Amino acid sequence: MQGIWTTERIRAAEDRLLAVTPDGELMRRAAFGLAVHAAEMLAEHTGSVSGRRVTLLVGSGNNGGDALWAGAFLRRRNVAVSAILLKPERAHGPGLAALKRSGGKIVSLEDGPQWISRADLVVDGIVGISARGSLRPDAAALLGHVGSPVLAVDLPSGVDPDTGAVDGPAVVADRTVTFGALKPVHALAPASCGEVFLVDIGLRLTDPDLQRLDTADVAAAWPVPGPDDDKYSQGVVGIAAGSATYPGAAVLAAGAAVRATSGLVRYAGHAADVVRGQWPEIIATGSVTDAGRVQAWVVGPGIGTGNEGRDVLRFVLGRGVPVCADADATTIIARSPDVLDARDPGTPLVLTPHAGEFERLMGAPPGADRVAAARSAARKYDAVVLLKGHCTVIAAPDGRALVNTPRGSWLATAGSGDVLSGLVGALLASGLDPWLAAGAATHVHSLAGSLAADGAPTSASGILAAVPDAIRSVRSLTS
Ligand SMILES: NC(=O)C1=CN([C@@H]2O[C@H](COP(=O)(O)OP(=O)(O)OC[C@H]3O[C@@H](n4cnc5c(N)ncnc54)[C@H](O)[C@@H]3O)[C@@H](O)[C@H]2O)[C@H](O)CC1
Ligand SMILES: [K+]
Repeated sequence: MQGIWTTERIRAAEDRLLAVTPDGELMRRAAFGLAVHAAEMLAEHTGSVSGRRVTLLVGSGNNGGDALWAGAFLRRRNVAVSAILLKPERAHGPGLAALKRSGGKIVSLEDGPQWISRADLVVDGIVGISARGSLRPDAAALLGHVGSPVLAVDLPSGVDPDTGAVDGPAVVADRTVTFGALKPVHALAPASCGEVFLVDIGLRLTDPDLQRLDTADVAAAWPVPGPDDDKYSQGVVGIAAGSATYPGAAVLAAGAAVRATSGLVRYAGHAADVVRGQWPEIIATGSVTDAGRVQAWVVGPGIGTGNEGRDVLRFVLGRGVPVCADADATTIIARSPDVLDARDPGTPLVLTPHAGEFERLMGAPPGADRVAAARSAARKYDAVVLLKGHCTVIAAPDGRALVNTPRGSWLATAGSGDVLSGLVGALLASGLDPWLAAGAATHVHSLAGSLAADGAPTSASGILAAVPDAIRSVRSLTS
């Protein structure tokens, strides 16, 4: 699990560490790590380091200080370093003095554009964890002249450090070098950060505000049959989905459950014949009332939001096993929350809303802080809430929150959510903690999407077909 901390927690930890560290030492540690990455990027993009040109965009705080010190270190590699000071009177004093001593060049804001356009690398030291809002006009104006790779100091300037929200001009980096600990922006705004690297400067933090699963976490979570297992022992999942007119959602959700584990999958609904035809290994019946015992239910995709759908949902909620309520089930719960009264107390519930379904559940869209939004819904419904989006956030009623950093946007295709719900259900049936089940399913779903796409648009069927390869990839000890 990777820990992620808010800027408030990180600043407090930095202050504690600063109190016991020689003045400027932390910044020099950070800046040296930054300089190493800058040299690596120069070598990667131009084939050399010495004699290359780096232009620093320097803000008025310590973020700019990091950039200035890194420029001074790069001068040791004979890199031509120029610094554009956005607020010359407020630039970091010791960093500026270090750059000047090393032979770095200070250029005016007016001359900035030409130094940016001719650079082999631009270093974004405009603003870091003290950022408020999008870039100010003077900084934003410079970005139009960038023609080289961009290295962001700590985080890409103009992106909200705690939510990853971008609501105006902001830096788009090829690489971000952060210090001490990951901030939410690094998991929530992958398109702005590029590849993220962490430089340890000695910060020690516990109780992360946010977490991200490692591949190893997902591999450990994924059920694999052992010598004493049979089709029941790994958990039987029931899929209550689809209708005679819309069997597709049922085929996708049930197929995902079949592909996710070796446990038995039961299907219940009006698409039984189609599902049976597609997945002969499934035990399919026409109604949930005669579906037999399961260890978890998936309910919702394609069941409709009318009385019958509500009755199916109420029945499933009353079975006393974990439930993943997806798609139409989410809408039914939003419209008739009393349906949750059927829920056996303590029965784990996973809700999987996209932004529109979230708005139905909560009466307002998720907004910029999607982690806070998911947490509020989790508390309100006493459920794990898997808030789908470019970066899916999974919040538990006890406040735990996971972020899944996506691999591109290939999952934005019809039926993709049906596949995800089947994966969640299969992991719930295996007895996994519902929050972890939702996180691991999202991780594999995202990986399957990128494997299926492989650079070209894919479909829910393609994602479904790629699930086994995604699981193999997660579980392979060599990758
Ligand atoms: N504490 C340390 O020794 C270490 C700090 N590190 C680096 O420090 C920054 C945080 O520095 P701080 O001085 O708190 O503020 P910033 O540099 O992030 O911001 C400075 C300044 O920027 C202006 N500003 C705010 N929002 C915007 C905006 N949207 N556009 C333009 N300018 C903006 C505002 O005036 C701020 O005061 C941290 O990120 C690290 O890079 C290192 O981690 C090493 C240890
Ligand atoms: K920055």
